[in-house]
Amino acid sequence: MAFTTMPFTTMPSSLTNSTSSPTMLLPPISHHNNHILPPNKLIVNKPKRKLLHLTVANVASPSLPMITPPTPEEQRSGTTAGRHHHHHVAWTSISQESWEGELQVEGHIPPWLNGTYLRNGPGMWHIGDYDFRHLFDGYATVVKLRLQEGRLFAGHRQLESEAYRAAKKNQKICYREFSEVPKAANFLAYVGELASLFSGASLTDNANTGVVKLGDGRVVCLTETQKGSIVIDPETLETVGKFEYSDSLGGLIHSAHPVVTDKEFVTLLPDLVRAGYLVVRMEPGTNERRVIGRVNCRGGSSPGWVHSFPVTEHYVVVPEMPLRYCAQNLLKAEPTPLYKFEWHPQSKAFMHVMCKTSGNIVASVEVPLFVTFHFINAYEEEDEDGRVTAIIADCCEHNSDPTILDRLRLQNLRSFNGEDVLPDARVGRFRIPLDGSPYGELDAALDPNEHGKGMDMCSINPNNLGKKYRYAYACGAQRPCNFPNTLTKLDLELKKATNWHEEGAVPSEPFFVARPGATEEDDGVVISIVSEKNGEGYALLLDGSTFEEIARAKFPYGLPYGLHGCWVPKE
Ligand SMILES: CC1=C[C@H](O/C=C(C)\C=C\C2=C(C)CCCC2(C)C)OC1=O
Ligand SMILES: CC(/C=C/C=O)=C\C=C\O
Ligand SMILES: [Fe+2]
Repeated sequence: MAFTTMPFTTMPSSLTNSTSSPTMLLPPISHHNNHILPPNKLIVNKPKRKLLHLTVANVASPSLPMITPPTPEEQRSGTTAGRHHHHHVAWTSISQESWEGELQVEGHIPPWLNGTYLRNGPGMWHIGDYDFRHLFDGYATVVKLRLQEGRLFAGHRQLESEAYRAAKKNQKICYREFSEVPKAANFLAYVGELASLFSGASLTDNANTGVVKLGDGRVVCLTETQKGSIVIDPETLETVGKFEYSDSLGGLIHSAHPVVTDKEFVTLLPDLVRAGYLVVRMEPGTNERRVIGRVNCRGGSSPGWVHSFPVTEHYVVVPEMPLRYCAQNLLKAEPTPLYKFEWHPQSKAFMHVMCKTSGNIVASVEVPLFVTFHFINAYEEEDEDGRVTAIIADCCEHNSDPTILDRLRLQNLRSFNGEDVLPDARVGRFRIPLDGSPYGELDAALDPNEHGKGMDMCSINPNNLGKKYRYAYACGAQRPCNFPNTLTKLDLELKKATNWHEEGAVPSEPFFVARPGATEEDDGVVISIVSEKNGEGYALLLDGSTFEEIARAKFPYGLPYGLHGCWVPKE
């Protein structure tokens, strides 16, 4: 079995010789990891120099490093962009390249929970003195929580993408990020950059969105660009190399959320030239995606954004959102209010259903306008004779208002003043009939007041993927707020939610891990990482059934917000 992983051969000089460069992105601090040792033997990854702008002096356990707080002068001057500590730690760049060590656990980690939770996200939002503008622009920070016989070993590390390495070396953005574009030196350079946009050469490989474990064990960080598929070592978090797709399907972008199981990796490749989507599948142990089928867009000359999509046992559901990729916006040097997208309500919204085995489209219906990043799950609705009558697909739906994208600008996130500015969202439930009728339905699956009319960053019990299910976990809202700030367990049968909230805290995606051998859908734990108002942060474990806290463990310092994770069980 030949894995195609191109190793990054050269280490950037700023990493290999971290004290020599006066124009370093980061203070020249440790980049090496400690081996994990029992707490009494823990070697501390002690910064060689004082960390700038870290206010946290408390530590997770007496054996962990005391992090030196900033001097009053450092606090006052805040000379280094992105690391001022007057905004919430969730939206503050990570302060060091890497750290690892054991965390002291308050509470009880179930003995069956053996494995590693990995979480990816854009944790570094500045380069030199330049501050990025959007949450999604940040360079990827991967966090791990290794749970082992009731103990918790944690760590984080910057992903060594080409984009991150080039930015550090040149002290400027060198690739096109979600909203940031490298500044062309002159007109000729601008023309050259346009050309490289079409070849994909100027697009980022900053894989800051999610992390998945393939059926063959490889762990891959992902984002919207295909070249941003990067293999990491799940134990050390080191960057192993690019995941090179060995097929010749081409294209530059894909869904940031493939559907990954032990048996397959299914994703969508939007076709920006002949508006449509290729539905593709890759088997474990290969790097080759094979086409299942193609969907042509019905509503516009450009495909709708497919950040994610759902599957059922037999079908792939292809959403065609009226928030469409926009070639002109792709070319612009300055971000537009909808970034690389455009809102085309007149182009309508559609849901297409493709048979996984034949590639045939079995339904294509017009649905009410919608805006979603994340589908939660989908399943086949059956009548009493067991015939499939419809597809039910659930998503975190932003009340068909695309302005949520702009709400995620860092300036907005960092300037919470008590005003309730988070746009309302709900669990949008699509019903896609399979009887040939032209329209599908979209309604709230439960009263959005149950979860404070905030809704995103969802997970389910993976054993229920594509099947009828009852529970979902997500972030909801306790208002007033400017960002989802609760963890919520949704009972889609009773149409009730149970909410967890701590004042001022920003919790990341509640990730469900099923107890091996469980028969109840909610028998397991929910993992989240919480960034606190006071700059601190902790890993949190809730009981999947009662939704009560079972354990928490403080990090030595608060971590920035993160996006999506995966579970790597211990072999
Ligand atoms: C999270 C998160 C990250 C993210 O997007 C990151 C990039 C680099 C996206 C780039 C693009 C599009 C969104 C649209 C089309 C072109 C392209 C520039 C590749 O999105 C997220 O949600
Ligand atoms: C954080 C988020 C979307 C993330 C995409 O991957 C949305 C929050 C909205 O309320
Ligand atoms: Fe996402």
